[in-house]
Amino acid sequence: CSKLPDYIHDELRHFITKWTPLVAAYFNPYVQVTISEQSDEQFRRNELFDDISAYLTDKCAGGARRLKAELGKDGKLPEITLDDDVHVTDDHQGARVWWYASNKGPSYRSPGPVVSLFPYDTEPRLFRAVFHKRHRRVMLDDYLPGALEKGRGLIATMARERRLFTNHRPGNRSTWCHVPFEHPATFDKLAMDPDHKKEITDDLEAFMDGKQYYSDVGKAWKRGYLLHGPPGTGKSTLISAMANKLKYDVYDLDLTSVKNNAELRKLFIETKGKSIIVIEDIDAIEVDLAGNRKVADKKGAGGSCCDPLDPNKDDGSKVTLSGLLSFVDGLWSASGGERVIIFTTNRVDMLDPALTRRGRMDMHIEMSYCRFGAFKVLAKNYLKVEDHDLFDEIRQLLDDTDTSPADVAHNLMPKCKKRRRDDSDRSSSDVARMDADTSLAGLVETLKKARRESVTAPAAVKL
Ligand SMILES: Nc1ncnc2c1ncn2[C@@H]1O[C@H](COP(=O)(O)OP(=O)(O)OP(=O)(O)O)[C@@H](O)[C@H]1O
Repeated sequence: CSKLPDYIHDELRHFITKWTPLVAAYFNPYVQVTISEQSDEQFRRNELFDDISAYLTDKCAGGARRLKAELGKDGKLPEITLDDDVHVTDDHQGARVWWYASNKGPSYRSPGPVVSLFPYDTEPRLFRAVFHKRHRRVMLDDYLPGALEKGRGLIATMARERRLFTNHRPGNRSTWCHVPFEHPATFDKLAMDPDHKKEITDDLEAFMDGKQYYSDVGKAWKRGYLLHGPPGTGKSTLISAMANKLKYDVYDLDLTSVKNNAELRKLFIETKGKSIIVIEDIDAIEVDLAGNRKVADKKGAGGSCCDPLDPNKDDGSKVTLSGLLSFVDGLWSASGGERVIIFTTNRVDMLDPALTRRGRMDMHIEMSYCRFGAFKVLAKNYLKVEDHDLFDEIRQLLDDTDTSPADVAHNLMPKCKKRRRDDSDRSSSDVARMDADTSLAGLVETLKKARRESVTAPAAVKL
């Protein structure tokens, strides 16, 4: 062999390099199907990954040697799923399939005939099915679609724990992390004008049932709400009530830790459907049409040195108004569907008109100071009282002062009172009535004080 001329060596090496994998593939009797967590479309999470995960956990967890336990939805019973890097087997019509769950992307591609639904080299987690090639048809046409469908059904029927996401930057990469969403706010408990409340709930219901309508009129299935009003008027509480009504996840987007438009787009695309995306205190960030942004005076004049919105940085390192708008109603906004986008602000007049114009934010909701209708809801929530001798006086005082529902609620909270000795002889309803009397009398005093002070300082007075 060493006597062969160099050019024959080269030819031989070329031949071996080219044909060995193909020959190996030809003789490899197994087929692999890879389902990665990351879809082939950039950024988008692959929903098949969740489907197959649910299916395998349900079907095969009993036979797996390594399982993972996480706290369940009720906070008590653990939720058991397959651990990463684990093998399980499944049988279908006499054919066997070996499933492999991995938390790392494949370091090399098998030379075998790989059918990869989502062929990524660097996906973080994947499931891989391996089966004999003589079962190829039954596996691809029958087993896999059936397994995915069962998994999807399982996810749908599981009482899905809803989540509250927020974005953060571990290292140089912006990503979402989450905790269970457990805010108990509901529309029943929300103190606001009943007609106004009904308008909002009707709008949400129309949105929920509007899939066909949105498709018929050629609009993306999403809705934008701008919540504005003074501090403590219930903007955050309303968002929680909306999330509970819609049964959606909430993504609380902190714009100040988003580096640029590309990162904003990535975060947006990583959100799932049936979600509310919230940007709170949008007025705290000044946005102008030229794309220059800085943190407004409210958060420190001119922004800090590590502010990712620093206007001195070049365009590639900023979130611009146009970036924000494409997130709200541009081409990108349509991806995923069934999304609600909410901006909140205490100073609607400070916002760029491009951001607030009708059509962009479908509904502007003003959260206002506490008037008598809203007060009655709070009195019922906090004191279980629907009528009282002091109500007329309170109605008048609420009309005369600009008091936020948060301040009224604070006055209605049970104070840490030392029970009198003779309380033990009274029924619980008598004690509750006395507590209500005390709280309402305290509220009257506080409102009177606020009215006196408002004469000298006409602006809203904090109690
Ligand atoms: N309309 C309301 N109905 C019921 N509770 C309310 C209402 N407004 C305020 N509260 C009570 O006051 C607290 C503060 O309200 P919330 O955080 O929702 O106000 P906000 O308008 O979002 O305030 P900020 O603008 O300062 O963020 C809530 O925890 C809630 O208990």
